[in-house]
Amino acid sequence: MKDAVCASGICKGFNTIFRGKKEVLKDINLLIDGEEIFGILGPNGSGKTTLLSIFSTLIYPDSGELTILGIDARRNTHEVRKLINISTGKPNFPWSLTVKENLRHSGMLYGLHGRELDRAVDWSMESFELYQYQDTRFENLSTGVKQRLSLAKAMLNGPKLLFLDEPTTGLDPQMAQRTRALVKRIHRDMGVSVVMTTHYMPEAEELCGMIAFLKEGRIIAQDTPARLKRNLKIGERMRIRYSGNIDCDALRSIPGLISAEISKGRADLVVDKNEATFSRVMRTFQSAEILELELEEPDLEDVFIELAG
Ligand SMILES: Nc1ncnc2c1ncn2[C@@H]1O[C@H](COP(=O)(O)OP(=O)(O)OP(=O)(O)O)[C@@H](O)[C@H]1O
Repeated sequence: MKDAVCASGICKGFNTIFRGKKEVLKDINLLIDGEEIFGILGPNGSGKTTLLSIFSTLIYPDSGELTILGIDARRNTHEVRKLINISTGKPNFPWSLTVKENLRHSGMLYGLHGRELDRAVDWSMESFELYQYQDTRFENLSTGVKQRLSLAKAMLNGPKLLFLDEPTTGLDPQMAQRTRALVKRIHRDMGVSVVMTTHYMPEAEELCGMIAFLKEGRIIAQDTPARLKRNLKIGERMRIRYSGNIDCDALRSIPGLISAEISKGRADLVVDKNEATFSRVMRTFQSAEILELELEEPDLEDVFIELAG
């Protein structure tokens, strides 16, 4: 199977009125095989949307090579566009057209006609629970339904690769969860490769098999969520409430202790997830009485703060 995205040395800058050229993407190298959902994470303004716009051929990079599904995206843009689509979390459709009219309109732009167009529109309304809204104008839809319409539109041309830009932006938790379930279905049941941006860690952790962190236009880390947690030494949190005295120096010098905040009766520790470290920590509390012990797994939010800081 051909890789979904192969990018090397991608750079992009925008001309600004007062500050000259602003470099937004700097030497981006990425290989995305498309087997698992791939997440591009980063703080606001880090370049996620610009990168996705380049991958989906909406804008050209200033330099670098880009192959999408084995096709040179800079030379054969038209061929690439037949195989991909993009959906954004802030969808914009002709506001006075109904859901059905919008889907038919988009379908026609993708070159569908007659029965083929009818079938594609019916299938997308069925798959994305849009039938009950088919005669509702875009301007009267809720944010969640607009998002579903955007996903439905993006599936009309039967893409092999789908780019999603912040697909759950502005949705309440329940609606966001429904949208994530749809994204999983698109990937798993409809066999579409998915590359998505998000700045919401739990979303990346739930959906993505691989994550690239973008900061100020550069990829600063790329790995599976599990390995990112392990390799970045983001440790387990131990919160201990105790009475009595402990040897604080001995506690602070334990190898594997990443950080320690110790005050009277309370120790907040971050430790390597490692048996030896745990038992050494517990031994320093032998002379005291442990009143409460709380353990908390690190999550990607910690990784993100560490990298984005
Ligand atoms: N057409 C443009 N002209 C000038 N600057 C631009 C243009 N598009 C994007 N930028 C700038 O490039 C930088 C990256 O923007 P981009 O939208 O790609 O970031 P992002 O990570 O998607 O941010 P967000 O999460 O806020 O959407 C920002 O500083 C933005 O102001």
